[in-house]
Amino acid sequence: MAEKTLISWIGETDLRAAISDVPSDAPISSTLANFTFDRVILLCSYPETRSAPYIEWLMRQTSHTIECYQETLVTPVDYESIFQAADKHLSSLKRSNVDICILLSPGTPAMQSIWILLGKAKYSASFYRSSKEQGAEEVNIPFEISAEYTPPAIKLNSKQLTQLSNDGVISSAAFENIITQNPIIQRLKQQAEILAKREVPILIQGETGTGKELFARAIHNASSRVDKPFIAVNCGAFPSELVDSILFGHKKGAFTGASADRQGYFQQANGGTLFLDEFGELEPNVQVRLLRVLQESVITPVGATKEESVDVRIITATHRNLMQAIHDGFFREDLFYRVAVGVLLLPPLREREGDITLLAEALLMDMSKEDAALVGKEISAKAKNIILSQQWPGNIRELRSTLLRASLWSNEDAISANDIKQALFDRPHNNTSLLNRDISQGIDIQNIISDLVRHYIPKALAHSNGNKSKAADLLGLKNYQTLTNWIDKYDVK
Ligand SMILES: Nc1ncnc2c1ncn2[C@@H]1O[C@H](COP(=O)(O)OP(=O)(O)OP(=O)(O)O)[C@@H](O)[C@H]1O
Repeated sequence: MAEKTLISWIGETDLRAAISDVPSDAPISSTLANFTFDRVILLCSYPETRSAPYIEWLMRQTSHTIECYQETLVTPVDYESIFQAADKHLSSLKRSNVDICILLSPGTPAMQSIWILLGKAKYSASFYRSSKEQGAEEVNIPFEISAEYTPPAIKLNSKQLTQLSNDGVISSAAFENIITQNPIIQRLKQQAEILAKREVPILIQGETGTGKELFARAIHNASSRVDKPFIAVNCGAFPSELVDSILFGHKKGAFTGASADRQGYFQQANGGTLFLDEFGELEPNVQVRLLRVLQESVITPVGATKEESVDVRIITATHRNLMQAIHDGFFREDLFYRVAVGVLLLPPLREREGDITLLAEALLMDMSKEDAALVGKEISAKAKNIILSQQWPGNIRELRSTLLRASLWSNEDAISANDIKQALFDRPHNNTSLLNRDISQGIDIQNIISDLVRHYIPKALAHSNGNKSKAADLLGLKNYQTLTNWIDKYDVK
């Protein structure tokens, strides 16, 4: 088992505990009394004249060996210098391959924010906190930290956040606009960058609006084909009788209405990249023709007698599970293996721990470039919590349009919880959405219960023509008084 190392700032309460000699009140001493660590590292921004007697006192309270480092900060709330100091120590711990345990409680809120951001985004640390009321405890902090928990965190803009969480592995500017602090997406960006340099076909799978085209463009821009065209095509939108002409072009007179030679997407993308979105929707006969193009790099325009060579890199994308489509007989296995060499599976937004609020801020900032009314607009902490509680089946596109709608009614500096609520479309609930929520993102069980109650009580009342006793009976409630209580409690309309 790796060694457990606790790291913490020394806070005012700790220093005072030493003077008044009440160890249980102070976060560091009470954490050391309740948990065992192999190493304890304390960072101190107070003068040594204060820290030295404290360390002496602390050593008397515990059998742990304490290492203390003086860190000079511009101020105890200056993100930049706190970040530098914290990152320096955490990266050296990471090199020595220990389990990093961060004690959050001591220090300023800015220090806590940096701990959480670095501990979650970069160093996979576990977190501890200690308070007079609760004592010392290990805490599980979901990445989507409720904004109230660390108020200063919301002051960090998305660029700073991304900077914090990026390990600097991505070198190509082409990937800069894929905003994320989620380890899975970061890894996918790294893989995409590797694929960009190779000439292999790529298949990107993900729900709608998860960024498939964004990735495809970034790969093209990071590849040696960057100066040649990137052509994006939606295969789901082809009228089946025109597919050949659309993809491979046609000669004048090839069919009624073909009044001139016309290039298809393959010719237009020659030398560059052809992005075939909704690839899983292609008809089987088109799949056969595509397979041939991919195998032989030649196309035959409709009405032509000669083949033409094309040099096109293919990136395909689909929301479908193609293995299932192959199994069900809708998709050719040979074509699948042709295109699925480099495979990127993009997770939906609801599974991208850490990305939702980051993206919301970035999208708002982006929209403000086109809409002066949005300049400087922020998202309130409560609004962020509502955003976090949603499923976002339409992914980033849906998040963007909801923010835009919310901002229309917002006349404050920050978009409020109410603005967001009004902008959200009521989605019909079904059992799946009620029972299949992603618990790792945190759920609001009260809300789920309220939704159920507000859904069924009006139905029961309608069914019993407003007779509350009958409605209560239908709902399995004791009597009409219980029903009345529920109606009040859950504000049933
Ligand atoms: N990580 C991200 N950072 C910033 N913007 C993103 C990110 N992912 C997606 N977007 C934005 O979300 C929108 C939808 O992305 P994109 O069109 O790439 O999704 P898609 O998966 O190709 O969707 P579809 O399958 O519906 O075509 C775009 O405006 C894109 O710029």
